[in-house]
Amino acid sequence: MASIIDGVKKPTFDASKVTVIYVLGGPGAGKGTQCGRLVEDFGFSHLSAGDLLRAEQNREGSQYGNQIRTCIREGTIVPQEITIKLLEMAMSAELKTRSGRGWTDGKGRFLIDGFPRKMDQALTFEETVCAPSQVLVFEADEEVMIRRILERGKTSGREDDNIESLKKRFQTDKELVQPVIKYLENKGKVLKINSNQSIEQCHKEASEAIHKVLV
Ligand SMILES: Nc1ncnc2c1ncn2[C@@H]1O[C@H](COP(=O)(O)OP(=O)(O)OP(=O)(O)O)[C@@H](O)[C@H]1O
Ligand SMILES: O=c1ccn([C@@H]2O[C@H](COP(=O)(O)O)[C@@H](O)[C@H]2O)c(=O)[nH]1
Repeated sequence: MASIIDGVKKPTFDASKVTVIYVLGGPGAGKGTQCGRLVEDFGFSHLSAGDLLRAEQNREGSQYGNQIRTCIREGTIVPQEITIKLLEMAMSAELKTRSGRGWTDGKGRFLIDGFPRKMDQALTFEETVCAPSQVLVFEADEEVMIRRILERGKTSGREDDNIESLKKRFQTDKELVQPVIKYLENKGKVLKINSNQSIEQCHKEASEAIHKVLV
């Protein structure tokens, strides 16, 4: 059976026709929550790398299902080829089906949530897809993130919303994600937002930053 990472090596869309904003932050920092709000404000397409991986994990016939499941449970990073291909496919599909609706400047607007989480992903996406226009990083204290994730875990059904997985996710964040944030910071693209604050306050700060990029 053909694999999702076979075939097309380059995206099927023109990178100059898209605006990409990365949304980063530890587990439970509030990335998904804030992306939901920004979708309402600016008509973004919200692509969560974690959601795309969970969908691929559950897709019948996926040859990556077990590998993805193990990585998610262990808080490790799925090989970049899989995640980037899923993102490219989702972007292409969105560009075809939306064909500009809600994108006032005619460019596809994407919030890419929870990606890149490792340097190889950051470099490959930049080379083969496009560079981000802006990077929002939501920062919360570990105890705040633990409280939020354990609360979410009561109903989320996520295999990694438990304290054992969470400790591993924090470790991955320190070892792999923080160097990516440093790299993006050196490019002057990072805005850090204190996400110990209320959802409203985080949204206000994120929204102001996005305004500057889109106007
Ligand atoms: N600023 C906030 N104040 C209080 N609760 C929040 C805040 N932001 C998010 N939450 C809650 O915390 C939980 C985790 O938020 P969310 O799913 O947005 O985090 P995330 O960063 O996307 O996490 P993950 O990477 O694990 O998917 C949710 O139940 C959400 O309602
Ligand atoms: O680029 C990525 C993004 C995510 N993962 C894996 O998915 C889980 C869950 O991600 P959330 O953003 O919290 O939904 C993450 O811990 C990784 O195991 C990945 O491998 N690569």
